[in-house]
Amino acid sequence: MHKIYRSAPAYYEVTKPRIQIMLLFTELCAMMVAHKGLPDFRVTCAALLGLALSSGGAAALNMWYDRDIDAQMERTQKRPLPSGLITPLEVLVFGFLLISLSQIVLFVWVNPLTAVLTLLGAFYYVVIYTMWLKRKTPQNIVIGGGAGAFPPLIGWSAVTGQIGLPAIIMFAVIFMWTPPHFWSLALYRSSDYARAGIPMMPVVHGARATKRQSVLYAICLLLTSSLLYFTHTVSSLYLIIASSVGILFIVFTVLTLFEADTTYVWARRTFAYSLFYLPLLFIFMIVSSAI
Ligand code: HEM
Ligand SMILES: CC(C)=CCC/C(C)=C/CC/C(C)=C/COP(=O)(O)OP(=O)(O)O
Repeated sequence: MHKIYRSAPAYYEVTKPRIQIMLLFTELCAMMVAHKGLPDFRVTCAALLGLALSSGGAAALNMWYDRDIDAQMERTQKRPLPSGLITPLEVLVFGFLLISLSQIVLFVWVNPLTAVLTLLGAFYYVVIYTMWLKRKTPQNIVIGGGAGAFPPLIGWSAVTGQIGLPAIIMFAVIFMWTPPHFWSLALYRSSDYARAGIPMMPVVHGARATKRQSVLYAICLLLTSSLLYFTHTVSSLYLIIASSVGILFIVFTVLTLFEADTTYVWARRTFAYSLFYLPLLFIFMIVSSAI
């Protein structure tokens, strides 16, 4: 018992808590847009808890599988497994336990579709992204990034019992957002990935190709985010905000394209902006769906 208490921060860390906040936030926004306000308190809490348990469990399984490469990268070598704070077996059991608990919560207090979608999201992240694509292809995060786009589908189904078109558009928004989000960071972390032998885009195709593709995804993101307006779920306020922040995202990726490959000032700014862009866009989905 004493050991578990001492290891609690390590268990918390393997759930990738900071990324979870964004996943839960996009789920909550989808629930509020679907309901046009605050949905039933019990369903909201259960859906948030279910996703937190499942994505936390999936992140733990990702940490379990990636413990060899995490030990080789500067950014990840202080994580609980490379540091030896907890054992691989403990993390493996913890991951499966969280995902199982999530299934119970969602089946009992939400609905079967939400439980199945959440399990699919975890499977996508752990098996398709982590175990299959991450070490094989520079398209790893394009295809695998779809895992992180599940929360709006999960939130929408928790409230309505089905997958609506607006939720599919929200899924597509996160899908298009992921490449410029990650590649801007990968540009200035590429030596880390090269050392660990991970075929991230800048390592395999170089900085220029990565930057060019980021611009293309940022343009697709602007177009995808605008689509929500045409589902009559949100007002024109959303269209104005989505276009403004979307154009700004394109500007950031273009400035990154034109900066020298020795300095990554704009790449760092683009990464920071990506973390500001997504919550802002989702907040305006709620605001403009309620007015
Ligand atoms: C395959 C897709 C993705 C990859 C490879 C990826 C990778 C990363 C990396 C390497 C960081 C930096 C962490 C650090 O500096 O230690 C990061 C930060 C972050 N990512 Fe992503 N990400 C992906 C998708 C997502 C998605 C879908 C979300 C949520 C919607 C998300 C939310 C965040 C947040 C909130 C942070 C900042 C918190 C932090 O630095 O720990 N990411 N991401
Ligand atoms: C149930 C459900 C929707 C689960 C989603 C799980 C999840 C945590 C998705 C986010 C995607 C993500 C943060 C990838 C990080 O990639 P990485 O593992 O390559 O990053 P790292 O190098 O920091 O470990």
